[in-house]
Amino acid sequence: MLPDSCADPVAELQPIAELRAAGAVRGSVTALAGIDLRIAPGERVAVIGPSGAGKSSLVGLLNGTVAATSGSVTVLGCRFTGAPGAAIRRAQRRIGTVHQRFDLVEQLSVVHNVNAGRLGGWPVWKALLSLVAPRGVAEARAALDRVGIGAKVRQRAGDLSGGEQQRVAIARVLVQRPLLVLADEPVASLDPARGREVIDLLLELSGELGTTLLTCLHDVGMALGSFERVVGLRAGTVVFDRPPSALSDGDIRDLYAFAAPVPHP
Ligand SMILES: Nc1ncnc2c1ncn2[C@@H]1O[C@H](COP(=O)(O)OP(=O)(O)OP(=O)(O)O)[C@@H](O)[C@H]1O
Repeated sequence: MLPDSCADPVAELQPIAELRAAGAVRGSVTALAGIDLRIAPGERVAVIGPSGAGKSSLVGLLNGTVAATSGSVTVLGCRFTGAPGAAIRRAQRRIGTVHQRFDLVEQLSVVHNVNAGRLGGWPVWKALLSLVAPRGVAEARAALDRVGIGAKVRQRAGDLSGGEQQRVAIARVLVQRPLLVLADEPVASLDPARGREVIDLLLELSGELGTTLLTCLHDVGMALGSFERVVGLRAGTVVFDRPPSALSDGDIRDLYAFAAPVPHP
């Protein structure tokens, strides 16, 4: 059971994340409702579902950028619901998020972009100094080596290919030394071969570092073929949460059958 406190996060927390009857109303839409989800350390979970099902909102609940409007969200031992901002930020330092559009500052060098992953843990003077003379170059280079683009450390991020930019984004997460990695459609902007490589890399890193991984995917084949647990979201609710071997073609068909967004009462 998670402690209801926001002490420094530790890897062996059981579970890493727990949502209880969690909901999120965004604008006039109920993006998520009554979500119950427990994620254990080291698990690799794929989240699938049609557009608008609430996948990104779920990632937002888990990294603390979307506030639950009902129920509770506890991640890395911090109950986000009602926790002070400083406590949430402490947990967020160990939660790495990879986005579809990479979110790099294209005008800055690769090393600056990777270092952005550590800004939350650095004092302001170090972060500012790093804009002039990059700090932590060795660690950034090691992370870039690990994702296969160590030679690009001084290059302008905007000059890299899409696949390379996503690797920079993953390196940025690595220097955070994350306990939980969230990837929101990380391959949606890439061709199928580059997308496959990025998913393989995320899975490899999670195995190597023992990091928990939750990835939202539009590619159902990739989710069923590579992850040991698949959560199906539809109209803001969990429709199934099972290993791929326990999912039928009918389950997948039903998940993607037309669903209108749920208006907020
Ligand atoms: N910032 C926001 N303001 C208002 N409504 C929002 C906001 N973000 C998401 N929504 C709505 O919440 C619902 C769930 O959106 P969400 O982006 O979580 O779904 P998704 O499954 O990630 O979709 P996609 O696969 O298209 O990215 C949608 O109806 C969306 O329009």
